[in-house]
Amino acid sequence: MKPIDMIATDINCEDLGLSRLCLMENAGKSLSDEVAKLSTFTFSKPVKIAIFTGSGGNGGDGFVAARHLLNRGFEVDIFMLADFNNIKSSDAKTNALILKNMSPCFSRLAIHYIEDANDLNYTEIAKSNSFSEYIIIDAILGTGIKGKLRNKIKKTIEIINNSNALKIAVDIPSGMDSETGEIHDMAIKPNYTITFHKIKSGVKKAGEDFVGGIITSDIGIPIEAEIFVGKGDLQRLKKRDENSHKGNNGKILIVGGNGDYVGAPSIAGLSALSVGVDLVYIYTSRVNVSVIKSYSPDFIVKSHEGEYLTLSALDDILAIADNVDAVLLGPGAGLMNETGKLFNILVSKIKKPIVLDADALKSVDLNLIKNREDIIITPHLNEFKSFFSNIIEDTSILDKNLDNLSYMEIHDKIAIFQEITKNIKGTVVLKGKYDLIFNKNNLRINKTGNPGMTVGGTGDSLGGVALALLSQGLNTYDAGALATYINGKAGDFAQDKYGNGFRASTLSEFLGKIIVDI
Ligand SMILES: NC(=O)C1=CN([C@@H]2O[C@H](COP(=O)(O)OP(=O)(O)OC[C@H]3O[C@@H](n4cnc5c(N)ncnc54)[C@H](O)[C@@H]3O)[C@@H](O)[C@H]2O)[C@@H](O)CC1
Ligand SMILES: [K+]
Repeated sequence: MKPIDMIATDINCEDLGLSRLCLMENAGKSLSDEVAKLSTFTFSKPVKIAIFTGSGGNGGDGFVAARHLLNRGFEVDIFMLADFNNIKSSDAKTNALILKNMSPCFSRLAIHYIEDANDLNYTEIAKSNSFSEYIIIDAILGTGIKGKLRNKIKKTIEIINNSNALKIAVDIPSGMDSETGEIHDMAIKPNYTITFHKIKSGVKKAGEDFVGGIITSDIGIPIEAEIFVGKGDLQRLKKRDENSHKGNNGKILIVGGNGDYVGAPSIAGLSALSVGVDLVYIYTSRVNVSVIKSYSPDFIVKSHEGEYLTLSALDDILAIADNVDAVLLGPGAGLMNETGKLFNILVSKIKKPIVLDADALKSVDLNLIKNREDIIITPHLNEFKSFFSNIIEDTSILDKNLDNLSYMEIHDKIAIFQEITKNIKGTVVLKGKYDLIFNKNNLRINKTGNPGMTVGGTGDSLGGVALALLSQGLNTYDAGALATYINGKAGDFAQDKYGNGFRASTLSEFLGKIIVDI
């Protein structure tokens, strides 16, 4: 797993009611089981254990493991590189305080706070001859490592690496980039790395010389925590850079609207704005301009003569598309065949990420988009069937909703969807009671939202949110999954406030709040 996927999954467990404290307990327990096994294989007599802890969850695993190793009769020394007040992870702090509360201490536990790494030189650990009786557990840094190592950690890593104790890294060797496996400064060179749930991409890429033997321990995370989109996925959003200026946080173009449907592009635009994009261009037909402008002074509305979009708009649209980060085609565009021709040319010529929604889905030829990775299509079930009509034989099982299916039938149904969508490289967001987000052989399911969202326009809002996330740098899979979660959550807040009578245009009221709550 990529670390960001693990971080999101950890947090999404809470949506299932599985606390991260419980995960940490499982991680620390399995860590102590593996250490005990390794100690019996490696040493003839009971050894001492030195656990080096950092300020995050990785350290937390070390505190939990200490407790379990004590119960196995080991003598445990904990070397805290961050003291109690500097522990940032609340779960880690809970477990550090448990050890602190075990005083007067009857267990064979000693806790040392390492103010300065040179303090280590005065501990037994640093004397060259005493290493052989030690196992050193590296619980300093895990998936949360960012930027350059601080000096104290670097010095500690050096001392640990120079020892010939049996060295065990928790989750990831500290100092190693958890995604790429690169070592920017220096890293622990362990004999073993004990990782949780699934091996992290960095550990896998680094190779045995840098991570030693790999042991993967289960910590009770159900597969549904990986599949269901949840608040943990908000961690995928780019943090807004303080000194960013106008345009850095996304410029988008929405092409849609016609004489009858003016609301759709506006709802998409309002939702995109409330997810935080900087500039919203809306290209529509001339009759709509004043109405769309009336929805929001933030919209930059461009248009051409006529009641609906025609090929005469092509050059203008391409010119604007060159200046934005992502384009949404379709909301409220209508089904005139000249509009359809325009969309087919636009998907062929626009080289920016595209969200294809609503009426554009009904007119664009699948073959024109199937090789684009940078495209999200957002059909509901009927649009899905017609878009893939020449691939789908039997559509009956597609109609059954997941609630009434056994897990075997769910796998069969998902397999059919994936059989169909493996024909395109982009991401499919299949809207429904449970939104299904497909990308090649990956699958996410979004459970937020409610029946109140059948009101017209919620799909336009979803398109605008997905467009905004694309413009802010998310890939189509993450943007598609996160957009369904955020849009559905906004619908849940709207239902709380307005009951089932809420309108799609009110979703934008709630979207910003969800983003800022990260
Ligand atoms: N409760 C949970 O969420 C669980 C987390 N797990 C453990 O927790 C780890 C993730 O925890 P966190 O996200 O808190 O992060 P980490 O514990 O990996 O480290 C982040 C901490 O180190 C500090 N830090 C980051 N980069 C640094 C640098 N370059 N120099 C010095 N200090 C630096 C940060 O201030 C932060 O407090 C996983 O690797 C795993 O070991 C597992 O126990 C599974 C359950
Ligand atoms: K570590």
